[in-house]
Amino acid sequence: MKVGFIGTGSMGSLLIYALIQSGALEPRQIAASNRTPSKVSQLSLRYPGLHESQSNRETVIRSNIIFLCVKPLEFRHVIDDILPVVNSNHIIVSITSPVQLRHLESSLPCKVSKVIPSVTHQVGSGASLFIHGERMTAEDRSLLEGLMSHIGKPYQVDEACTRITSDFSSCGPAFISFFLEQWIESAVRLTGIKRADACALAGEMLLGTGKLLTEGGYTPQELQARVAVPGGITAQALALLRNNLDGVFDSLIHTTHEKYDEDLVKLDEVFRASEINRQQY
Ligand SMILES: NC(=O)C1=CN([C@@H]2O[C@H](COP(=O)(O)OP(=O)(O)OC[C@H]3O[C@@H](n4cnc5c(N)ncnc54)[C@H](OP(=O)(O)O)[C@@H]3O)[C@@H](O)[C@H]2O)C=CC1
Ligand SMILES: O=C(O)[C@@H]1CCC=N1
Repeated sequence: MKVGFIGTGSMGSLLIYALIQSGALEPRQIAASNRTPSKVSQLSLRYPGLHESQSNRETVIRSNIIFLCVKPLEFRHVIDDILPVVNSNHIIVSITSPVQLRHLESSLPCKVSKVIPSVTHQVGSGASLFIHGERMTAEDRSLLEGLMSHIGKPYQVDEACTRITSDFSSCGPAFISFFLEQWIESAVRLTGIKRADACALAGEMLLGTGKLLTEGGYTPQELQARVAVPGGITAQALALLRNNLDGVFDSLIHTTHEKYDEDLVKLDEVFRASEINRQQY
């Protein structure tokens, strides 16, 4: 299997790192290209054998599976660029949520899937979300899921649920880290605890909580009930959180969905505009 990456920014380079580190891929199985070539040069120095492509087309020509790791509004440009060298056997994967399967299937003559990864794959953890296109055979699906299963847990989701599922698996690490940052800063300011100690304790706590929710059979409600003895300290603090955060998560979901919808409108325009004279595959 040969795997290509177009875009080696934050997520492209993280996926390359995680897939090599986990043993899923050897560097010689990878080809990569990036708008700013020096980012790929650095990767090829770090992972001898990784092929530093001189163009996005070269990445496609050398690969069976190609991950497009660019931002949503850069997709159209990348697709127009690689189109002449894409054939029906290629599997092209979008890692970004607002680009729809219909955008990809109408503009590419190959198999397509969406795989929304998570920063948690850097440590071989977290969920990756799969939305397969119709041209993906059962074998193609298990090839792609098998690859990603080395660095996270594959979950199949409906395209209509892409945003909310990505909110948890991909945006979630940032949301929870925001919560922890605020808590840690207050702790340092009010109690004098060392920031490093508070960070370490918070991380261990989050890891253990995650295990209780995934392996321990707890729901979030059950965990709260288990810790918060009636009339105790935790129960009092939970009551405060309940009052102060009332409505916050509804607003959070509205915010992520509004931004997604904005991107989707722009993508519909961009894909429609340049498809007027193009054959539909
Ligand atoms: N960060 C995260 O946790 C997650 C991100 N994603 C998605 O991944 C996508 C990429 O995000 P992220 O990696 O953070 O963004 P970055 O900006 O870090 O990376 C994007 C990369 O794409 C490159 N690029 C842009 N245009 C082209 C082109 N025409 N040809 C080749 N390379 C190009 C850029 O090159 P240059 O060096 O010139 O800027 C840059 O290195 C986003 O759509 C995001 O939604 C999905 C899940 C999680
Ligand atoms: O495309 C997305 O929505 C992902 C989730 C986190 C960042 N980008």
